[in-house]
Amino acid sequence: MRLILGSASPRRKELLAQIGIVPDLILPPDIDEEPRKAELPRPYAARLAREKAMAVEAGEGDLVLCADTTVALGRRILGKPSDAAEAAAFLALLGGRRHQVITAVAVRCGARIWARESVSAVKMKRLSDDEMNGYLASGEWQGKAGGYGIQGLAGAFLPWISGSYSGIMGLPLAETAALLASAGWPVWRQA
Ligand SMILES: Cc1cn([C@H]2C[C@H](O)[C@@H](COP(=O)(O)OP(=O)(O)OP(=O)(O)O)O2)c(=O)[nH]c1=O
Repeated sequence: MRLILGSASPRRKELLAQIGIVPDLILPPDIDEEPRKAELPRPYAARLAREKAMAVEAGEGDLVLCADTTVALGRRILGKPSDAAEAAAFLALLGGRRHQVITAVAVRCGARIWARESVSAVKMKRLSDDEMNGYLASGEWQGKAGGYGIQGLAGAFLPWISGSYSGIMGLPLAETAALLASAGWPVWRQA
């Protein structure tokens, strides 16, 4: 049995390594991440994680692990900003409020799928001009849902979270370990 991490995200590989899991193969999925009309954030994240898991080619008996992280402001989905202006707009929306970060995880073996979502609440301070400009100049907003990464400079903007730190970063480790174990992966035997 091989474990395939279906992800281009370096965070997901690092987080898996944190719990002693090294995938046999990394194959980034290529799917359309456009939300459907009126789609809500949690079902959207869950759908994307499953679609990613279906999109990654695997042999019989292989496990495919995929995830999707979505930042939600109420019913609104904030994806990965396409440029610095969009990142600035997202950070302005998030500042001074609480938002949710949903990471859906899907593990597939053949036609069977095991899936779970982790939902966290995050409070971001309202950013001053210096903070906003400094953060945008760092480039850390690139490739991150909502335009920030808790694990980097943006940690300075987040006084409070409730939920899963690893989930906010992109792969909730407790849920992921449980899903892999359900799917038959020897999570602890290899530790
Ligand atoms: C909110 C937040 C998101 N992120 C990242 C995690 C994800 O990589 C990214 C959300 O995009 P995703 O679409 O979930 O993942 P991805 O495109 O990076 O990789 P792949 O689909 O190939 O697995 O945002 C952080 O690193 N820190 C954070 O605090």
